[in-house]
Amino acid sequence: MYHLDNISQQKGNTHILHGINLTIDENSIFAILGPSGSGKTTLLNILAGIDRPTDGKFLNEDGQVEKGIMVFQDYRLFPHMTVFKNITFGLKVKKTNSSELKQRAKDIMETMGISELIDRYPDELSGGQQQRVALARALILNLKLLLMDEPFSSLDEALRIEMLDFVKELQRKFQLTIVFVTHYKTEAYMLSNKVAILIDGQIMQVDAPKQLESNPQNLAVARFLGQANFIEGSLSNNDFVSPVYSGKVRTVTEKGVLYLPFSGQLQLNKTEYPAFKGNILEKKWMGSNLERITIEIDQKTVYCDLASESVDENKTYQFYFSKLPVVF
Ligand SMILES: Nc1ncnc2c1ncn2[C@@H]1O[C@H](COP(=O)(O)OP(=O)(O)OP(=O)(O)O)[C@@H](O)[C@H]1O
Repeated sequence: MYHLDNISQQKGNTHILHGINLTIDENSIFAILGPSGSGKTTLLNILAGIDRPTDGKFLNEDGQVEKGIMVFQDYRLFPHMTVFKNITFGLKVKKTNSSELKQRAKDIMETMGISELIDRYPDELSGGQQQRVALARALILNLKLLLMDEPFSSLDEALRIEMLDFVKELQRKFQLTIVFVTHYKTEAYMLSNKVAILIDGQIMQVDAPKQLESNPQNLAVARFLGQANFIEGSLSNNDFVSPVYSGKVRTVTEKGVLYLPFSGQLQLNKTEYPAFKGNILEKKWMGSNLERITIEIDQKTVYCDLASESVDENKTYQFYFSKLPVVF
């Protein structure tokens, strides 16, 4: 296990990170997910030893200070060096003998599927190929902890999916611990089964993706994850009053904002529950078998994802809440 022990970072008068505590399992992929400017790169730079924290430590299981090797968003290959020279640069610095260096380069290039690119320069490579070279350059050093800063953000959708699968395969093959940061939640969910949410330099929640979506800890997490309606209302005891919903709620905090996710909460046509009327204003196909429905409920517009063809536009239906809603 790796431990981020109370890591804080301040630059000038700006407090960027506030006492970050995290435990990261070895041989796993751990995602740090947060909006732009939340401190993700700052944190990763500390884990890589590129930057020193104002306070706190990054420790391994034995309590020793740890640092990982970083793969950057823009790959940072040396432009004047061939793929071979880029990949073997670290071994050269370590004065590894030439036959071992060649053998390790051959092995890692085969693993990464880039053997035929050996003599090319970075500007002769596609984004995906550059990323493979950047990964090879890190993995050839036999380090166990790999840090990745927004690794897939510049790739197109198809290549991104391919690289996600490839990185998963690499993780298993080399039993790596990968910590990667992203602002793109689907990427975090697809790659990792444990995700930490970083907002304004603070870890707000650490959970499995499904838990995050169904049980965000606070309004900041819920708003960042998106895909939900947020409806103002007022609370007295456990009764909530708002245009869309009035009644019992699960209260997490007392600000009085109803959290109504687009999926899983509003259900159609079950008359055994207390129901309310909604007028379908619009529906948009979302891919797969889903439509995003715009509903008017008591003069308030809300969105809801339903199976395709469940409702028609300009008609009124009965809805109900499938579970007690959360109010933040
Ligand atoms: N040297 C610095 N001095 C002052 N403020 C800084 C410094 N470096 C970063 N910051 C600020 O710290 C905050 C976090 O920056 P950081 O780059 O870590 O965020 P991020 O989550 O990686 O953002 P992005 O996803 O946009 O890359 C930002 O508001 C940034 O302006």
